[in-house]
Amino acid sequence: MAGIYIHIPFCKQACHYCDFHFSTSLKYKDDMLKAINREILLQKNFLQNEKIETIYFGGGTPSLLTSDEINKITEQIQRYYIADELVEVTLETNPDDLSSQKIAALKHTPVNRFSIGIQSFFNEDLKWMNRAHQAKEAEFAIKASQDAGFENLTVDLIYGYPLLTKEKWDLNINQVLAMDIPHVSCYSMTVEPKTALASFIKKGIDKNMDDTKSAEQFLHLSAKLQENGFEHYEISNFAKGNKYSVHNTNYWRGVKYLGIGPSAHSFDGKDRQWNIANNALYMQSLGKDNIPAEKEFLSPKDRVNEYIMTALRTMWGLDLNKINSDFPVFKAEISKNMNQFFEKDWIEEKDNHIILTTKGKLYADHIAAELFIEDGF
Ligand SMILES: C[S@@+](CC[C@H](N)C(=O)[O-])C[C@H]1O[C@@H](n2cnc3c(N)ncnc32)[C@H](O)[C@@H]1O
Ligand SMILES: C[S@@+](CC[C@H](N)C(=O)[O-])C[C@H]1O[C@@H](n2cnc3c(N)ncnc32)[C@H](O)[C@@H]1O
Ligand code: SF4
Repeated sequence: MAGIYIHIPFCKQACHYCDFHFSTSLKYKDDMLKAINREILLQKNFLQNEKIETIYFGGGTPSLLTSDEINKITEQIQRYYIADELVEVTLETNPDDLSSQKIAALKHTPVNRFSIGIQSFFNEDLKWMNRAHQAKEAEFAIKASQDAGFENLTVDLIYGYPLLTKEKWDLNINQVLAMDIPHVSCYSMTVEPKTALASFIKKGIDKNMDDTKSAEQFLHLSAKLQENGFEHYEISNFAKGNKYSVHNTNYWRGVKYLGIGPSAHSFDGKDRQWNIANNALYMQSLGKDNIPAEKEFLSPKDRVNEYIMTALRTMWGLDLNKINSDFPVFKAEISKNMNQFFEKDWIEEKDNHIILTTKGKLYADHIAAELFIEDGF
């Protein structure tokens, strides 16, 4: 079993907070797609004939692709990989791209799940973020997708930014609940260096994020979605009726995946690989049949730390049997470091799994960092 991630490195305009890899110049879209299709061929041995279960088109803005361009990519995957029984094919979409015609055309592709970047249902917030869409387009995109039979939807929302009051956050959550969406990803706004948002804060044009407010909004979100039948199955992800993201859940379980496109990363079950985050250099290199990637060798310490970080964030938690069998030398050290968090009531043990309590979810990164095995252990 394995997954393929395709990174589409273009956006119509740059959102002020975003530091993912993308360019706002679409001049090279055709050349980029050529390079992406070439990389799919060149990497055909990376997943060692594992059956492909999921494809995830992320970005950037993959909804800038036409349905023909998407079909060309999936056909290329099916030509060189075992990918005739795809379980989940996700397309990240921006609401302003989802016209009725576009949605109808996407029905003729293998895409069976949309991830719609809503962020907020308030125009003033969208404007502050420099999003290219308006709230009305977001509502239309959700309804029109559902009407066309794309009921396997997920939406992204952001909280914890200065304009977002408690009341507005509650209304955003209500809107999602009213629209019968089975999966939601919610991210606390982070200020990334070199973004427009970071420079506005530095110049005093914008206020910095308020951690206390962000924590309150997170707790409200978690409680309200759970009251309404969602499972809080990963720190940033909620699902109803078992509609977990198969692709992302596989990442967290350590399943192999291949990332295609500039900035995409891959995991072959042992080591990690990162493609260069530069469109021109990526295309140039593939023009010469070279994959512009850097390999990162993962030591047993790196692997156990990664497992701690990802597993702790999920509702299935850290499997102590797995630590015992896969990383026996680290078991005692990890258990010793856990004690302080049992005392604080931030973690609990259920069936030999360590799970974060609601309070613990606020400190997930801190807890993971304290459990990490240090250099030289
Ligand atoms: C990288 S975008 C790609 C998908 C699509 N272009 C979109 O905007 O929805 C995926 C998600 O990352 C999240 N994101 C990006 N930068 C962020 C930041 N600094 N803080 C919080 N969330 C962020 C947004 O919620 C966004 O929906
Ligand atoms: C922030 S998450 C949003 C998840 C989504 N809402 C869902 O549940 O389907 C997705 C983003 O992570 C990044 N991403 C995911 N897998 C990646 C990979 N293998 N290589 C590079 N970036 C990746 C992409 O920028 C993508 O837009
Ligand atoms: S949030 Fe999405 S649309 Fe905005 S710049 Fe980032 S990738 Fe592009």
